[in-house]
Amino acid sequence: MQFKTKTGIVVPSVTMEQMIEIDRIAIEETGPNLFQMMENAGRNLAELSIKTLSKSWAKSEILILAGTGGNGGGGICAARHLANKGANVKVCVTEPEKLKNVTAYQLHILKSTNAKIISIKELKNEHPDLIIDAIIGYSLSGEPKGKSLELIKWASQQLGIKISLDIPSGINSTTGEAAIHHIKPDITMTLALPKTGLFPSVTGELYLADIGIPKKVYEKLKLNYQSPFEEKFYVRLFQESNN
Ligand SMILES: NC(=O)C1=CN([C@@H]2O[C@H](COP(=O)(O)OP(=O)(O)OC[C@H]3O[C@@H](n4cnc5c(N)ncnc54)[C@H](O)[C@@H]3O)[C@@H](O)[C@H]2O)[C@H](O)CC1
Ligand SMILES: [K+]
Repeated sequence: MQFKTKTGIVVPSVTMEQMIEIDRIAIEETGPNLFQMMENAGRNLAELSIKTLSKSWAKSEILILAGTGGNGGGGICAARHLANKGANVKVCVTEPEKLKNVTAYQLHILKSTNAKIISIKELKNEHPDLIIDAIIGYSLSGEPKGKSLELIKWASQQLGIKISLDIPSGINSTTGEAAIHHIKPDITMTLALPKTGLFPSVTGELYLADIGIPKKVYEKLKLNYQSPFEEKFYVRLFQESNN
């Protein structure tokens, strides 16, 4: 499968292992660091959320479902940007006491906004217009279980628009294999490069977000990369089968 922009730029896709290596090079050698990449991810996700809700965004109910890792951090960052603009934002975290430090810092910043942090048991009272799936990204390991599974199941029964960050939770980013319980998003915003498992059947509309990684990092992995973003910071991607 090939990933192309509207203007025909072909974007290389990567497996989870390759994405982890790109992350490592950026974090350990070239930059940007994890905080900076996550901020770019969350900012782009906030902008796409507003675009998706169009003129009713300021009155819409937006609910972010966040895991404890980098995916959750990107979702919480988007929540802060939306709350800073006066949007009606609620955040539900799987295990607030187990947040990775960069994700915990995003939650710390969120607490200075009017965003409401709700518990899993309070979800039953919620009927959001937009649900952001920031539960699990490319580090899915095995069938979703525990609190992540509870959030995935709840979201699957909701009527609101669903946007998944990076990878729909429960989908294997390399193979596209779907766990028994997984998020079926209307839209997916994947980060930096598309992952090989992001088939149209799992992503809904696919967007690629620029999180600030220099081209040299991709060249270290021998990827044939030309920036697909032009003057923008996120672009629509179209998936075309090779044959
Ligand atoms: N350069 C980039 O692409 C960047 C990506 N970012 C985001 O970070 C995630 C990867 O973050 P990581 O901390 O490695 O893990 P995840 O957040 O994907 O997942 C951990 C999260 O998921 C839960 N979980 C995993 N498997 C299961 C399971 N079987 N059952 C239940 N729960 C599960 C786990 O408990 C954690 O809560 C990437 O996708 C991007 O979104 C960075 O933000 C910036 C750079
Ligand atoms: K996700």
